Amino acid sequence: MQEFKNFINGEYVGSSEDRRFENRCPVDNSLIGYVHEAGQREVDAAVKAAKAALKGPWGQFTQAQRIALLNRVADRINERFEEFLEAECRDTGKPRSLASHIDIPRGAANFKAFSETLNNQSTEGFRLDTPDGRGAINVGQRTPKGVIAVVCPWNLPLLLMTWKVGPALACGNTVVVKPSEDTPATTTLLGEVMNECGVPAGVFNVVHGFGPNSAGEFLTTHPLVDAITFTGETRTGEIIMQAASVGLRNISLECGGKNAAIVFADCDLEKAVEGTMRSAFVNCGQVCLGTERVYVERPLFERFLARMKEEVARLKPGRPEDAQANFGPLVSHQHRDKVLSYYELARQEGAKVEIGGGVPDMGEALSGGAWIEPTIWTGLADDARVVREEIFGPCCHLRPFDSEEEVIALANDTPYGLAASVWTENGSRALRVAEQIEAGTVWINSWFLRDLRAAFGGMKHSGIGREGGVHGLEFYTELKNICIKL
Ligand SMILES: NC(=O)c1ccc[n+]([C@@H]2O[C@H](COP(=O)([O-])OP(=O)(O)OC[C@H]3O[C@@H](n4cnc5c(N)ncnc54)[C@H](O)[C@@H]3O)[C@@H](O)[C@H]2O)c1
Ligand SMILES: O=C/C=C/C=C(\O)C(=O)O
Repeated sequence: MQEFKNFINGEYVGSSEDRRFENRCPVDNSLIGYVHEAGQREVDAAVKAAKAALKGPWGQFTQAQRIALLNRVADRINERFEEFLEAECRDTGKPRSLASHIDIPRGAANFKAFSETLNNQSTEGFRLDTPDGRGAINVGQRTPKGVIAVVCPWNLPLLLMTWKVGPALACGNTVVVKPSEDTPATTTLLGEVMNECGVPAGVFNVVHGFGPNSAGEFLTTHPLVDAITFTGETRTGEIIMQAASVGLRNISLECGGKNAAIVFADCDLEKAVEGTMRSAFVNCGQVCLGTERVYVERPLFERFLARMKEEVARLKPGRPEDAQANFGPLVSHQHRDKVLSYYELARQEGAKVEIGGGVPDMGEALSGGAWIEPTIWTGLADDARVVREEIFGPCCHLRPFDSEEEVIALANDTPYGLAASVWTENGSRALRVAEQIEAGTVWINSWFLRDLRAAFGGMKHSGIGREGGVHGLEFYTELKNICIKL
């Protein structure tokens, strides 16, 4: 039975209050092990270790030395690829075929993605004319922000954690990570890799627990935390933003979405079906960038719906190690109850269930898992809660539209603004529509094609700030101006 302990100042630490909670596999509800909940004592120790590490050897590392060390961390994750893969799939239930192509490779790559940016990014400089004619030179200097609190969700545990830890450490900060209570394994394992690679103690710390009145709240309210980066639900982001306001700590918030796919009649039908299938059902629909609203130009609507139903019927649920499986369970029974409540709400709101809508019979061995049927609805009103609220499951609503103006208004009629996809072979229309969509990322004839240098983040209720490329620099460093009188 595994023990998931906190990782503080380079050592694994059990909970002093002996507050352990179960970690169960959503495939069959089997017990994976016990997670050691960090109390205020453990969180305080982790933050103070991170603070102290800034003044230790880590504070003397040059940028080149930090980058070399983080590249080593990435390489070590890849050397221990199978362990990370096994841990992630046990925690989440996702197919190995998915985690081996997305979660683990990106979990490592995120430590390298930022190196090029840091090496090639100049800081500003200005020459100022002065009355005495001798002038002055202004030089920008970037310094680490300090101790960064990193609060993560359960859907892509390793990827979304290192997407923050990578640039944070590359910029010379130290971190205290609070992984989701549902998925502690890969973040815990990363502590071993940090030690193996010689990352100084206190640079990378992990505290386990929940949100309110637990590690999440203790961490985000700790006065020695200099900035907070959070990925999770919008309502949680609002709470964390309030915590960050005490002491004016900067925040980076990557929150919820209710993303639209816009399918024009002139699209490449099979490309649009393949991309929309992935965006709606990959990771059992538990992707913030995923599609839950599909708008199809009327002449194509019936054909597109028929093709989507065919492909949904082909999805193969099964254990992560089942090479034929391409569809896993939801992350927990608690989350499945939430998604099933929307399946029931859809019926009450008058949806036609085109396919799915319930719980599959997975047989005796898997009957304890958080399995759910991939589902397509049609016929709902635009103001239906199922069309407006984030469900975060394997489900989407298809609706026909008749004009470009109409579909842009429909797509933007949401409090969220995270992502969208546009499918058409008419390039100028694709760009024209993309420019009008209120979302941080718009894909044209693609989905989840990620350039790690590009700005990444949400508008409106989907978040604050941008991560990726130079945008991470703004959050993970302080920019100082030094004025030199000549
Ligand atoms: N925009 C993005 O990039 C992105 C990526 C992945 C997931 N998400 C969003 O995350 C959500 C699903 O993840 P989730 O259910 O883990 O989200 P969540 O908000 O319930 O939890 C996220 C993390 O916050 C912690 N937390 C909860 N309450 C807290 C509090 N009061 N103070 C401090 N920490 C607290 C949790 O323990 C967890 O570690 C969805 O809404 C999804 O859209 C967004
Ligand atoms: O569920 C949300 C997925 C977010 C993905 C990223 O943050 C990324 O690809 O960097």
